[in-house]
Amino acid sequence: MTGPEPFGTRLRRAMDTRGPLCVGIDPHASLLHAWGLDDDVAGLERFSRTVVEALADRAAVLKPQAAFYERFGSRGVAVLEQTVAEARAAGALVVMDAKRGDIGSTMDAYAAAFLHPDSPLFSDALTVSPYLGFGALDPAVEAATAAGAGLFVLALTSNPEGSEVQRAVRADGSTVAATVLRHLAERNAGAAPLGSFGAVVGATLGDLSAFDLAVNGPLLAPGIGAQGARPADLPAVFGPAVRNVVPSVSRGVLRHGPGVGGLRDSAARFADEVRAAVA
Ligand SMILES: O=c1ccn([C@@H]2O[C@H](COP(=O)(O)O)[C@@H](O)[C@H]2O)c(=O)[nH]1
Repeated sequence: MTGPEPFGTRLRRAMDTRGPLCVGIDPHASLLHAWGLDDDVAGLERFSRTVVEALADRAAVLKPQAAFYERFGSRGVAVLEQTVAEARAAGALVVMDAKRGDIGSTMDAYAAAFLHPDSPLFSDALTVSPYLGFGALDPAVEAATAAGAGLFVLALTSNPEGSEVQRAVRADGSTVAATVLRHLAERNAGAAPLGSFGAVVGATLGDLSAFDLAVNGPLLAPGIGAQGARPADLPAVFGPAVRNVVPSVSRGVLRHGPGVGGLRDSAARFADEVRAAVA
């Protein structure tokens, strides 16, 4: 049976050739100002185009944060569409960080928005929230599979507040996060070289040996840079699963703009630190 090449396969190849670093595109108002740009749609567009020009031909993954575009309404979303298309055309995989999650029938519409190849917001992968039940994500799983796209499901987020939900213990004694990870392992069973259904697991969380991170899928690890985690922390946090980690940094790189060279140098430094830590 032929079909689009699965996201997990494309991601593994990108990680092997470009290194695993993901750079987030987070156009905070404070960053626009620091770059000498106005906090408006023109500033948003210039910021996004600069990041894409600097990094889309070398980073494995770019991760636009949808919230920073949506705050400008339809014109911001148009910039997001353009950013996704230009980043993909330049060779980066795009993970849309929109953290969608709803009842199945509405999830179907979110999947149409982000995971249908004809959509202007079509992305290589989408971040999703499993807190309406993992099964409610099935429409997104199906759409992603059909399109050769992927999902990153929130499991253990990088923020300290996440633990009250994610480490809560269920009636069967397992934690909520462990349940999410188990569902992912089931979805990725038999996939090679890597499944397309990943987890979001913060790099800030310290030792995670209590969790089975062997989901045969990628682990998107935000929290490096501005939130305090360092690439050198990755082996201690992820253990043997570190091979499947996609470390993610946004402000830590973006604060080195507006020059293309500054962004490239910063991303290269993080990439070198990741390589040294994971080797
Ligand atoms: O657990 C999570 C999930 C997502 N994020 C997102 O990643 C970036 C982090 O930005 P930094 O500037 O590197 O702190 C941001 O878009 C978050 O929404 C996360 O931080 N933690």
